[in-house]
Amino acid sequence: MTMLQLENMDCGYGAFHAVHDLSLTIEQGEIFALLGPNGAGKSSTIMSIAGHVQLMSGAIRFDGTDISSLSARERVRLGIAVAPEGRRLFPDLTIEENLTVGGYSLSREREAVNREIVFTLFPRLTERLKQPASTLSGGEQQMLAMGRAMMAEPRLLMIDEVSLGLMPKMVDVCYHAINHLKSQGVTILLVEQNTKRALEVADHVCVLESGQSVWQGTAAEAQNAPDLIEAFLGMAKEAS
Ligand SMILES: Nc1ncnc2c1ncn2[C@@H]1O[C@H](COP(=O)(O)OP(=O)(O)OP(=O)(O)O)[C@@H](O)[C@H]1O
Repeated sequence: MTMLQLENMDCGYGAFHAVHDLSLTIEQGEIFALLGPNGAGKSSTIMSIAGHVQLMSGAIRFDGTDISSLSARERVRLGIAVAPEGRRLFPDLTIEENLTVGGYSLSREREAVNREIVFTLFPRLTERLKQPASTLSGGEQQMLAMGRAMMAEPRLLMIDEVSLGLMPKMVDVCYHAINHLKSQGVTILLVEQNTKRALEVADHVCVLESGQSVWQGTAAEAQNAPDLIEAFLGMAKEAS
C-alpha cells in the first residue's frame, strides 16, 4: 500500500526552486533511499515533506490525503518524523530532555515505552542522560536525533545523512536501528552519501541531481546499473 506520494513537487527557498517536478511513491513498510551529489535537493525534499521547506507546486500525499497545507506539527501528529541533517538537537538540553521534546504529544506511559525502545537500540545514550546534547560526539548526536524522532512513534521516519562523518561502528549501530524499525513496520526514507551502504538496505531508490529525479528503481536494479553508478553515484565506487 502506498504511504507517501510526491506529485510533481517543486520546493525551495524564496524564489529559488531547490527541487523541480519531483514525483515518487513510497510504499508502506519499505526503506526508500534518496541519493545524489551535494546540493542535489535531498535535504530540501525531506524537509518539505516534514513541512519545514516551502512547497512551491505539486502535492504531497500521505495515506492518500494531500498534506501540503498542514503545519509541521500536524504532520508529526500524522506520524511523519524527521532526524534532520546537522542533527538540529537542542544543544543546551540534556539527552533526556531532548527525548522528552520528541515525545511531547504522547502520554507518560507511551513516552516511557518509547524511551525504553530508544535505549535498547542506542544503549550508549543511557550512559549520558544528564549530559547536554552539545557535548555529544557526532555518532551520539545522530543516535539522539534518531531517538528523538522515534519518540514520536512515527509511521514514516525520514533520516538525513545517516552516516555522514560517523565512525564505521556508529554507522553500524544506526543501520541496526533502521533495520529494527523496518521490522516493526516503520516506513523509512533515508538520505545517504554512502551509496553502497544505502543500497544494501533500501528497497527503492531515487537519484536526484540538480533538483531533479534522474533515476528511480529498485536497489537491486541500481546495483546492477554500472552506468548509473558511474554517472551519478561515484561515491559507491569509492566506498567499496
Ligand atoms: N536555507 C536555504 N536557503 C536557500 N537555499 C538553500 C537553503 N538550503 C538549501 N538551499 C539550496 O538548495 C539546493 C539543494 O540543497 P539541499 O541541501 O536540499 O541538497 P542536498 O542534496 O541535501 O545536499 P547536501 O548533501 O549538500 O545537503 C542547494 O542549491 C542549496 O544551496
